[in-house]
Order: sequence, then structure tokens, then C-alpha cells
Amino acid sequence: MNEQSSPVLEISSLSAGYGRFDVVRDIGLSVGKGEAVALLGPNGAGKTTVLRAIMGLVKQRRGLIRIGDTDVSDLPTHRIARGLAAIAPEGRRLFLDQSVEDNLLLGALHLRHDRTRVERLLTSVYDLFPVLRNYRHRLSSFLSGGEQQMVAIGRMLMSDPEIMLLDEPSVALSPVAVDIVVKAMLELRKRGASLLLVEQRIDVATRVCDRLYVMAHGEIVEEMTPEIVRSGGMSILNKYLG
Ligand SMILES: Nc1ncnc2c1ncn2[C@@H]1O[C@H](COP(=O)(O)OP(=O)(O)OP(=O)(O)O)[C@@H](O)[C@H]1O
Repeated sequence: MNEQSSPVLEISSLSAGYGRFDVVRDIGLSVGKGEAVALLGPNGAGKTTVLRAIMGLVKQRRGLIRIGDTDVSDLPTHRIARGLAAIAPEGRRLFLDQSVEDNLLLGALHLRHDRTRVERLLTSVYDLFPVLRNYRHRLSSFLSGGEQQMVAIGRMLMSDPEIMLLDEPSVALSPVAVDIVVKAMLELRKRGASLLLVEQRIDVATRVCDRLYVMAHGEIVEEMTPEIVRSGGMSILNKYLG
């Protein structure tokens, strides 16, 4: 993390899970303002659960989650989604029977009384993904997987959040679409966004992020930088990722 900036997201001693079971335990991590951080790990390690806990989507959670100056540990999802955190979830979760623009506007529901701001945000999404401007009135079901991922990222941007959470945005996409998504994340970084990216692809995580946390069996087991990965850390990552 950039030493000068105070973290935009700070998690300490987080345990969370479903039913009676904690699937993540004693998680501590931070994301600085303007920083991009990756959560890597094998299937079932608990990465998505950490993102869901930040959004308040996992009922059973203990520990501290702070976004900016706000303790969100006990806040309901609809409060967190009002500009504190937003997620581009695994599987995208679009309303496929709705147009591209209607899906985007769903991200800005809490801003609907500020039409100027909503228009500005829409413009910024269409500048990031120009193809969506052409498809704005098209049903989302007619889009390719890559285009649907753009809508999911765009919907996240529409809430103008302090921290953006992306859950495996590269999964099941063509190489060309992965490249577009990576370039979009790099552009978001240029715009000053703070990102927490769940990834299985080490190449995507190292291209986009300043730091990488590795999760296994519900715990954070390593923290490294892309430089460390490139200078020998790959063998450590392979131990966990297979
Ligand atoms: N809604 C749920 N109810 C019960 N258990 C769940 C639920 N969602 C996830 N789990 C379990 O929690 C554990 C962690 O899942 P999670 O989705 O957080 O892992 P992940 O690291 O994101 O993996 P993947 O890459 O496969 O998505 C898994 O054992 C999973 O089966």
C-alpha cells in the first residue's frame, strides 16, 4: 500500500461464513486510495466470501470492515451500496431481459435525483466501453460474454463507489475480451479508482495490481508484489494455485 495514503478499505480479524460454518477466518487486508489489490487462490478458498462480506451479503460476519471513515461491519447491503462499495459479481448477474442502459442505471439508483451526476457517470462508462454506447438500447441477453462483463463493470462504476470489487472478471472470456477487461481496469486505475480484484489468473492480477494476497482454506497465507512474483515468487503461487 502507498504509505502516504490512508486505506480506503481496511479489514481486520474478519471471519465469515454460511450456516454454522466460518469459511473465511481471521482475514486482515487493506487497499489504499488509488491502489489495486488482488485476492488470488484456488477454488473454494473463500475469495468470493470476502467480497460478499464487504458488501454485507454474508450474514454471519465478525471483525472490522472499514471503508474510508465508515465502519460498515454492521451496515446492511443497501447502505454499503450507496457509494461505499460496489461489486461486479461472479457470473455478472445482469437483468438479461433489460436493456444495457437500464442495467447500468440500476447501479445509480441511490443517485437518481441527481440527473447531472447520473449522466456524467453514464458518459464515463460509455467512454470506457464505447461499444456499450452503440448497444445502449439493446437487450443484455443479446450481448457476448465480454460485453456482458463490460455492463457488469459499468453498473459497478455507476454507483461511484469508494472501493470497487471485481470477482473474476476474466473468467470464461476470449483472449480479446480479457484484454479489453484488463485495459479497462488499468484505465480505472488512471482515473484514481481503488480496486479489490478476485482472480485465478496470475497474469491478469500481476498486470493490474500493486499487491497480491493469496488465500487458501479460508485464510490469507501470503502477501506479495508482482515484482516478487516475477523474480521467483511464482513457485510459491503455484504451490497454492496448482
Ligand atoms: N451460499 C453458500 N452456502 C454455503 N456454503 C457456501 C456458500 N457459498 C460458498 N460456500 C462455500 O464456501 C467456501 C468458499 O467459497 P467461495 O465462493 O468464497 O470461494 P472462492 O475462493 O471464491 O472460490 P471460487 O473461485 O470457486 O469462486 C466453499 O467451500 C463454498 O462451497
